[in-house]
Parts: sequence; C-alpha cells; structure tokens
Amino acid sequence: MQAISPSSPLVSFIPIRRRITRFAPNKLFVHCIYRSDSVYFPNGVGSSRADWQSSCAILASKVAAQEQPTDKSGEDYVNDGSTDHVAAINGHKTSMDLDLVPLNKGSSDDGNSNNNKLMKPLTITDLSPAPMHGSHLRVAYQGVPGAYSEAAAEKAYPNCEAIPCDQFEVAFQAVELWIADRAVLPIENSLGGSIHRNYDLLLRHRLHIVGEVQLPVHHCLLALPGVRKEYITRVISHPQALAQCELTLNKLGLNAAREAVDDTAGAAEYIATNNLRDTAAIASARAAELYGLQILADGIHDDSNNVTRFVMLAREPIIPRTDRPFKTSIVFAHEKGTSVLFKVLSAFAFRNISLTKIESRPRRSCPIRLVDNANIGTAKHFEYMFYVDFEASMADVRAQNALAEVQEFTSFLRVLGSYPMDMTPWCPSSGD
Ligand SMILES: O=C(O)C(=O)C[C@]1(C(=O)O)C=C[C@@H](O)C=C1
Repeated sequence: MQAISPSSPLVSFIPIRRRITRFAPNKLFVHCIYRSDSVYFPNGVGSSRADWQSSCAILASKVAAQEQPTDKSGEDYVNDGSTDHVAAINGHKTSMDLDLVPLNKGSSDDGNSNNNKLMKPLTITDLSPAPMHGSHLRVAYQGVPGAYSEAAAEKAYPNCEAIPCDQFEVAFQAVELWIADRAVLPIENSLGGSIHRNYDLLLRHRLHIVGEVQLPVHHCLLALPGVRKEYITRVISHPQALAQCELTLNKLGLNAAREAVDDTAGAAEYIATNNLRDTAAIASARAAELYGLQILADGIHDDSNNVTRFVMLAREPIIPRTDRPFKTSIVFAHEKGTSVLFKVLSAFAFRNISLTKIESRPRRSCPIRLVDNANIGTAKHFEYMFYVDFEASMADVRAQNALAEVQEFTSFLRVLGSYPMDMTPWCPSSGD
C-alpha cells in the first residue's frame, strides 16, 4: 500500500486531525494540526508544515465560494416537484450544483442581469484536483495505520493512498475539501450492530455512497512483549471491537476494566508509545506488527462470522446500472412519524424488492412531536429518520416506481447512493 506508512521517511502516522472554526454561519472549515513538523505528501506538495497550510488555505477558499449547506440535515431539499425524478428526490437538479458550482450569492431568481455579473464561471482550475493529487486514489479513513478501516480502504481500492483521520467527521470533510477522493467508513457490524455516528453524518454531509465492502474482522488481544495475561488490568479498544469480543474477554478470565478509545490500532499504538505493561488492546495482527506488540490471544471475537460493512463515499454519485447486483440506500422522514412506515415498506414489498437493512435515528431537527389528547394530556412521540437499504439499482424501473410511491408518503426523502453490492465469496476471518 502506498499510504503513509511506518517506513515513510518523513513522518510516522500523522492522521488528519480536526480543528473546526466557524468562519461564517453554517460553514465549517477543517484545519490540520500535526504531531510533527513535516508531513508526507508523496506527490508534489512540499513536505513542510507551511506548504501544507497553504494548500489547506486554497482548499478552504474554494469551499467558501460554494456556500453549501453542509451542516444542515438536508431536510430543505424536499419534494421540489421537479420532473427529473431521481435528481428531485436528491433535492438538486444535477449533481454538479452540490460539489462544484460556486453559488451566485448576489443573483436573484428574477434574472436580473446586474446580479448575474457576480456569477463566477467555472474554470478548469475549479475542476482540477487538489494540489497534492497524485496517481493514486486518496482514500480517507478513521483511525491510524493497522485499523480495520485502513484494510477496508485497501480492499475497496487496491493500491490506494490511505489517509488516516482522527475522526469520522474529518474523513467526510477530507473528501469535501478535495484532500481525499473517497472516504471509507464502517456502517454496521454483524455482531456489534450499527455505527450510529456514521448514519448521522451521512445525512449531515452531502457525499454520495458509491460502493460497499464487507470485511471479515479478526480480533487479537495485544500487549507489550513479555507481558502475561495475569498482569493486565485494562483492555482498551474501539467500542465496536470491545462489543464484538465481550463474551470471549469474560471467558479469558481477565480481571480487567474495559476502556473505549478512538480506534483499534490507535489502542495498540497508545500502549506501545506509553510503554504500558498493565494494558492490552483489541486490534488486528497487523497492528501488533506495526507497533511491536505480541499477540496474547488470537481470534477473540465472539463469533467467527464477524464482518463489518463499510461504505465508500465520493463527491459525485455513480451512474447506476442493471447488469450487476446493485443496492440503493435511502433516508426518509414524515411528520406523522412511524405511522407511515408500513406504507413505505409496502412500496418495496409489492415490487418484490428485498430490504437488506433498516435503521432509525433521532430526527434532530424536530426530535419530539406533541399530540394533544384534549382532556387526557399530551402524548409525546419521538421523531425518527429512517434509513433503508434495498436490493435494486436506481436504474431499475421497479426502484424508480417504488421511490415515486415512497415520495407520496414522506415529507423528506433522499437517495444516499445506488452502488454495486459486495459479492466477494464468503470467507470468514482468517485463523478461525
Ligand atoms: O477501530 C478500527 O480499527 C476501525 O476501523 C473501526 C471499526 C468500527 O468502527 O466498527 C471497524 C471495524 C471493526 O468493526 C471495529 C472497529
């Protein structure tokens, strides 16, 4: 893999970190904070902090020109009555207006030509990649090298340049700011369940799901060389990894507290950096190798069918096809809450479209609906956003008709992406 690696001469594992500053209402900017003064850019940008900061400034100014509503839930983009059905469902007429076209702040819809003078035409530089672009696809992931997300990035895009980010949100922003071409994010695990944070972020940002990968996850218990199980008083890892190994950890008879950290490989790195002889990490065998730890126990996940599903995100959607199995992910809501759920789901059932996942999250823009029950009091219903994945391509007329029907029953509907299903032959995590 060409990504920042331990053998890189310039830097050891510098994840993109975030410091978000509000420059203008509703506008977030990412700044990069470093662990060291030099940064590794394999393709062109100088290796100094100053070079990188000027690159960030260029990126930030490009984004400032666009005034995208990135930190809105997207609920304004609702049933606009456009005839372009899929685009209307997504709330925009072409995908271009989401990502590239600087909006004309001064112009009005009345076609005033003076105002139109303010319109900045697209130039070739608006379309060209960020300065550090190289021949490899740059893929942002959350964690440090050795994290499962890095392995998922490599599985999705072999030979990509994997870019570590310290938080999920940073991975989204890295793509929005053209620092990365794709983000790869865990969305659900067969044992631990959904990664809710990423469901929320999918709605808050306007990236498109362009693919999925399912990665068998094989966990090991790692400690410093020479440390024995009896010395361990603390086990640290990503909360999902702790959940996936809960029963096995109990069976191992460890008298250890469990502590959540940002990612599995980060836990291993932390132990190595701080020379912690009383702490073990749940992480991959690759993390053990990278950070010089020994494997105290191999394959400690509670079931060998331990698979995490990742989604790949891009600034532009892909064109859906029908010549191979596709999946489509949508999110919707309705003022009447869960009462419409049956109608929505029946739109798929009548057309023989299988659902592969349904998830609900709090509807943060209006979390509670009050129902006045006159003399009895007030019923307070929680409001939800519903996320549904179904097995059909948006190029399939059945899916188009189903969504046209769903649109009738919902007050908000967005297609998050229509993308090829991961059909790799089944092969549980190695070593089981
Ligand atoms: O911590 C990591 O290594 C990750 O890539 C994150 C993550 C997750 O968020 O679910 C990914 C896969 C495993 O399920 C455990 C953790």
